[in-house]
Order: sequence, then C-alpha cells, then structure tokens
Amino acid sequence: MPRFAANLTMMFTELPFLDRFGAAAAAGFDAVEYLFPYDFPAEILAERLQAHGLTQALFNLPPGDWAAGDRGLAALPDRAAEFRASIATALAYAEATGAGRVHVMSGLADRNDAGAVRAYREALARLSDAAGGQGREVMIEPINPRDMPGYFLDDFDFAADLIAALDLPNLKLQFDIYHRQILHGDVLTGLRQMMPLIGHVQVASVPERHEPGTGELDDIRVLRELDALGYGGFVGCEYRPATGTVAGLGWLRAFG
Ligand SMILES: O=C(O)C(=O)[C@H](O)CO
Ligand SMILES: [Mg+2]
Repeated sequence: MPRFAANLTMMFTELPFLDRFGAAAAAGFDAVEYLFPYDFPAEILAERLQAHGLTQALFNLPPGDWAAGDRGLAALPDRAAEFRASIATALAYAEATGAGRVHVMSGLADRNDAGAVRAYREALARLSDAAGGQGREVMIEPINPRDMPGYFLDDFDFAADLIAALDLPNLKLQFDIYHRQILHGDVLTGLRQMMPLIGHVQVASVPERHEPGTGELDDIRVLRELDALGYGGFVGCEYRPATGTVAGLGWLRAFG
C-alpha cells in the first residue's frame, strides 16, 4: 500500500499553514509535503512535524522569485550562483525536518537550448552530490505546459533519459500522475517502464486537479498499480479539494 502524504500547499487551505500539520494528522495522514518551507524557521516546522508524529516526505528547493514569475533556477545558466546558494538553504531545511527527498524545479527555459540543458545537467549533478552526502534523494518532475507555460522539463521521456544518462544514484523521477495524463496519457505503461527511476509519486484528478477518482482517469486503479509494481515510496496528494479537504477524503477509504 502506498504511503499517502497530504500536500499542505493545496490541502487544508481552510487553515493557516502551520495549523495544517495537526489537521492532516487528525485526518489520518502520517506524512506531509508542500511546495516551499522558507517562509517559516525550520525549527518551527520540525516542531510541528514532531508534535503530530508526521514525516516530511518532500519539499522544493527555493524557486527564485516566484511572484516575479520564476519557476526554478536549475536550467538557467545566468542564475547558477543563485542556484548554488539555494542548495545550502534547501538542505538545511531538509536536515531540520528530516525530509528524505527534495524536488528541484528546472525553471522556464527552452529544452532545445544547449546552454539550458548543460546548466540543468550541471545543476543536477551538483545538487545530487550535496544531497547524497546527507543521504537524501533529488527529484525532477515533468510539468504540463497548461499549468506552467514555458517550463523547461515538460516531457517524461526526456526526464527519464536524462536520469539514465547522468546515472547519479540519488537522482530520481517525481511521477505526478496528473501531469503525466495531461502530457502523454498512457499512465500505467509510463509507471511500469519508469518504476526503477521513480522516487516520488503525486496524484490529482484530470483536468480539474481535484480528488483522485473524480476526473477522466481511474486514479484508484492507477494507485493500485503502484502496489502491484512494488512501489514503496510516498504518494503526495497534490490536489485542490473540490469542497472541503476532510469531506473530500472518501477516496482514501479504498486503501483502508
Ligand atoms: O506543480 C506540481 O505538480 C509540483 O509538484 C511542483 O512542485 C510545483 O509546481
Ligand atoms: Mg506535482
């Protein structure tokens, strides 16, 4: 059975961020993820996790200036110094919260630009080396262009080929079922082929990004396939509840 992690950026938004930890635990989750921890001191987050018996599954590296439109730095050659500094920031938070993996966003760039590809490869190698020294994994996640126009990493095969080519022991694929369905479809085949590369899974219905099982795909069937494939990692519930977070958790009953 996969371990489900509540995504506190999208779920429990009825509550202030720091109150979402307790709400997730009360709803039965034993793990959480969220986009960014950096608005809060790492010790405060660690205290929330500990108080509620929660595991920090994942969070993202600093993405640059999100409000100004940045969506990560890794594939941006002229932001390399900022990217290098962001590694130390993220890994300090990972250490404090015990997160076993971090997700690095590529940024907005052209995947056919050799300079961007070179910067991305170098960034992943540097980050993986630093994270590996702490026993942590690094995730890269293809994101669909409707949600994030211009995002560099917008193809699962490109991501899988890159992971294979770089051959770094702790660099893994973040397989977001929602993005996979929008980008390519063929979700079960993608999971079967890429399972050896997958370090984290996320789920939401397509197209509304609501609760699993409410969209065009049989998400419950897809999640069951993870079991059949022997996936032992987390599944992040990265969806926007259609009404209330707790009221919408009925789909989880399919997994006991
Ligand atoms: O958008 C997603 O699916 C993610 O997982 C990223 O972390 C944030 O954009
Ligand atoms: Mg995702």
